[in-house]
Amino acid sequence: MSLENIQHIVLVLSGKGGVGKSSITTQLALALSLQGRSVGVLDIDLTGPSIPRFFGIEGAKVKQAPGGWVPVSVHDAQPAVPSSENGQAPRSGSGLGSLRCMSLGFLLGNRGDAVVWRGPKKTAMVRQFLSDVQWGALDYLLIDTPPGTSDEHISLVETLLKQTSPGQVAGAVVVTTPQAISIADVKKELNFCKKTGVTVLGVVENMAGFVCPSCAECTNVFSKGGGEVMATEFSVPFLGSVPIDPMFVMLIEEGKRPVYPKGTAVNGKNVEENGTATDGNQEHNRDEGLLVEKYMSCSLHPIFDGIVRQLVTRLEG
Ligand SMILES: Nc1ncnc2c1ncn2[C@@H]1O[C@H](COP(=O)(O)OP(=O)(O)OP(=O)(O)O)[C@@H](O)[C@H]1O
Ligand code: SF4
Repeated sequence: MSLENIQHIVLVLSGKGGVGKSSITTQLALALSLQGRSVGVLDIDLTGPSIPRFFGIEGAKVKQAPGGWVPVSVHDAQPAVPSSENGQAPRSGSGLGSLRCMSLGFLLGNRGDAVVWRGPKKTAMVRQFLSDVQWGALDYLLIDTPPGTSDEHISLVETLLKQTSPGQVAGAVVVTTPQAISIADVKKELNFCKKTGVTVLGVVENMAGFVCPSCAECTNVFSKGGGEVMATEFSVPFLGSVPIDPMFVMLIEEGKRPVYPKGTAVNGKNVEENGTATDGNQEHNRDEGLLVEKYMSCSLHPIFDGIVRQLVTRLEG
């Protein structure tokens, strides 16, 4: 069975579309990979599969093997790199874990192909995605779900629980934004988890403030802290607050290294004339290198790293 060698399956949920669920999924996957874990991302947001674009692998072809679909590799596992060898900050002691992805997006002709399937066809496709992807051994599988709490979601959770051993589905990370409407929708999502018996691993509040591209000052545009208040109300962990960062949009939408203003220090590297971060003797080209290295140069990286550390501590003890 395709899920049997996966240690921890984590659902990423949101009550409402557009709150950044897919972006958070990709960043959590990169952060887990940087902490040496082998990671799979399953994108079953059939109405708008955006994960391949966020990983910069849109257009990749999925291969069929005798046992099912072979997921697309974002990057392979790599051993730890001491900082003296490449001039960069050392990766975690355990190196870089492999990162694979499967998405309906790979099976669609082009980005604009809307998926207008109705209930039974969608449910059948989700079942196939859960049973027919040859993930191999993984530490984590993150599942990016469609927004909401419809019958489709109940059917998804039921199918998942049927196909896995007890405890394999670790729980759900619930993404919200500070606006009242999104928080109200997330309350529904928390009740949905209670009803379906899925543990809530925690709440992430996205787009809580705005990081100025000129001075990196973060201004709380909306009332910050709603996600934390809600998490306390429901007695679930609050995992962290992620501001809106225009650099992040560039990174995630174009897969490009963010350009920082001259004089800023980004992860200990100085930003020079052309806006790219350098380590003093080696310039990192904007489009070169692993996605994970681009990710590390984004100001939001420490936040996702912190969220993942909390999850890992909880799930791995
Ligand atoms: N913290 C952030 N800072 C800046 N931009 C962000 C942030 N989070 C998300 N975005 C941007 O917001 C847009 C919507 O994000 P995303 O697609 O992740 O939302 P979603 O909840 O998965 O939406 P849907 O449910 O429709 O799939 C994307 O363009 C993404 O780049
Ligand atoms: S945050 Fe700083 S740089 Fe940005 S607009 Fe305000 S004062 Fe100017």
